[in-house]
Amino acid sequence: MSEQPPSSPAPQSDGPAGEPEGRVVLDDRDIARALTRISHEILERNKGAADLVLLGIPSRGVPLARRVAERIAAVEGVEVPVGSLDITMYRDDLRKHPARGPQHTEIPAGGIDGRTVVLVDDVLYSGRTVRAALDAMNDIGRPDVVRLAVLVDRGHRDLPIRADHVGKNLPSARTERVAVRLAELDDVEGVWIS
Ligand SMILES: O=P(O)(O)OC[C@H]1O[C@H](OP(=O)(O)OP(=O)(O)O)[C@H](O)[C@@H]1O
Ligand SMILES: O=c1cc[nH]c(=O)[nH]1
Repeated sequence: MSEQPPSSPAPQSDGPAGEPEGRVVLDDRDIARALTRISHEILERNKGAADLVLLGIPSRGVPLARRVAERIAAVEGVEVPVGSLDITMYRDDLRKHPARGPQHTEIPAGGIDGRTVVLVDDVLYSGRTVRAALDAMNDIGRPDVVRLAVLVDRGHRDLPIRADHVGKNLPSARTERVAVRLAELDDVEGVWIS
């Protein structure tokens, strides 16, 4: 029998979220260190910041992408374009996913054609969000290279998708919930598992 798809989290409101239940796996300083490392990894892999574009997947991938861009600017002195990519209508599990209005897609002025696009998200789980992001990008342009950076990889992939840059590999049970909170959007900052 085939495995069940991951269970859907409860519908989310768009307002700031408070502290989740469970055990803290990353605090604000851990997140800062992980993003600093990821930023250096991206620069090493790309041999600098040339042609880079960071696209955050809403909601929390967007502030994470901005934080990476800030770090790259500090290290390299280059302003990397940052955008956001709404994947809502490209999901293949829309019926199971909590109803949520479309989010914001904002492609930087230079576009993504011929660029190295780094998709940024908070959690990588089944891989269906990233698959949807690849489809969404296909309607926008044709990057030379697409890479993936995530704050947390919790495993349990349904699809052959992997991250190039990972803040923390977090072994988890399918029944567990990983919750990310970021100061830009929420009342607290950290990663919790429950
Ligand atoms: O690999 P997957 O199984 O697709 O899961 C990962 C996605 O799930 C979460 O998004 P969610 O839809 O919960 O919304 P959020 O971005 O507002 O947290 C998370 O932010 C990732 O985008
Ligand atoms: O536990 C999970 C699963 C998917 N997305 C999350 O943010 N957390």
